Amino acid sequence: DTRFSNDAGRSFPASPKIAIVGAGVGGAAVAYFLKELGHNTGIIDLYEKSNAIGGRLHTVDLYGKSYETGGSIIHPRNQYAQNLVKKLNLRKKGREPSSGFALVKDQQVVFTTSSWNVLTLMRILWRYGLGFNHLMSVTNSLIDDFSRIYSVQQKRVSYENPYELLSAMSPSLANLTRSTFKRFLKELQLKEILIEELVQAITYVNYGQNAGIHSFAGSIAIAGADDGLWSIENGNKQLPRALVQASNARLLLNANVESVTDNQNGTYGLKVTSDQKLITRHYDLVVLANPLEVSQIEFFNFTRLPYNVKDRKYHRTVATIVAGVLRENFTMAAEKVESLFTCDSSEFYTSIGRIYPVDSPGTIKADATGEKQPDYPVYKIFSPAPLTEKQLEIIFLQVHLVKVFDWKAYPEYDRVPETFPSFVLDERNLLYLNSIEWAASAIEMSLISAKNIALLISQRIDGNEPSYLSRVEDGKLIQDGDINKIEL
Ligand SMILES: CC(C)=CCC/C(C)=C/CC/C(C)=C/CSC[C@H](N)C(=O)O
Repeated sequence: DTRFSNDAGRSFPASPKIAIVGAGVGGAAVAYFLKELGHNTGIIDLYEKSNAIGGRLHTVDLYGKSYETGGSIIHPRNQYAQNLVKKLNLRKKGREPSSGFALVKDQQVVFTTSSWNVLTLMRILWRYGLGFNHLMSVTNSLIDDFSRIYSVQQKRVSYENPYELLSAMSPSLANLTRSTFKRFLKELQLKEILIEELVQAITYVNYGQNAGIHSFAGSIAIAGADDGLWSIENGNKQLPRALVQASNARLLLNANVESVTDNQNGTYGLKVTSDQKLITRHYDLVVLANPLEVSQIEFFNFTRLPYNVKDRKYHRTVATIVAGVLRENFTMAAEKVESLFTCDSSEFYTSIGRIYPVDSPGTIKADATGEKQPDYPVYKIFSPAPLTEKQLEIIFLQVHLVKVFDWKAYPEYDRVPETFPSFVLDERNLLYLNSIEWAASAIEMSLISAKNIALLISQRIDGNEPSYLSRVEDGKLIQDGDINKIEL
């Protein structure tokens, strides 16, 4: 097999040395899926520059209780997350008290849910017509298409580009990355007011951006407002932790990969700083499981630069976690709503929402010393920039504790039509997990990408030619397969 031979003519080893850079959910899942696919041999080094597993799945402690600060929700139809939680003996977090929301436009509350579901439904119908129901049912049938990926991957089919992977779900789903969500919604004949208020509040809270994002990311954001969303007991970061533990990977924390060099002999050299020492290690295959736009890894000696990050940006979202007392005009006490969303880009916040500890729903009880603390509710405020003291004062009557997380959280989805970096950056063995994020960033998207990367590696180890259902050649999508015809 020459396809996976290197320039020096050496074929890909049966027990390769593999480096995975980034111990977020994606990197951890690559190591896990490799073992699940039966590749127990070789060395897998998992590099993480911080001191913990999890990446953008992260919690913060306030008065001895932990709160989710990064990726916080999973959809009930996300099959990988559902199955992994079962296999790894993790638990779903118990349901929180159901809480409604109010929507703010031009500093006025224009819509509130009610504790009576019927009343909420009537308010939606009154202001937005039947469009929201229609949008949710369209979203559900998009999820039907999306779910085809599970049987495709079960049959060990892999893809070199996210567009090809989306096309295997359905060509129309892939096409959603080629037009704006606004246009898609207009074609569904949704009312302008529904798009500008409710839909835009949802795209803001999930991706910090307006309905000008591409329709695939927009649809995923809408799925992120569905019923039955869930999270993992003790924090979503339990998933990458358990994945690493169940894998064969050797975890290297506080190890910052500074550069990757093409050794021109079929291997790659990684320069890593660890304990203030610079070391170089060599691998047959490298998986980059960190957004390159954020990690700023350098590349040397490649015939062509693997990926130009200059024209792409990650969106800044600041999560401010506050234990305190809201001012009356932010409480909406009459309606018992606990979240406030805005559809205005001019507002200094995008959402203010009551949050509960990751262990069990409830209020703050005691700090680490066991001392009883006052039961201050805890809120998460998302904003495009750090909040000033004055802005906090606008929202809160009393502020007891504040913790701030400044994330480069997800890509800017305003590049329409979107183009995708390849999963195979150098046409050889330098693989990139986060290219999927340019379709949409969500826990399940990382798991699907991780499975695809593990399948690409598996193919190299087994010396098989790639099996396609769809591929892009000269910018054109070629559909040339039927999943049912592919044999194991
Ligand atoms: C094709 C469609 C509409 C859905 C596919 C299923 C899927 C991947 C659903 C995920 C929905 C979801 C949990 C969205 C959250 S967006 C990012 C968010 N802010 C987060 O906390 O991760």
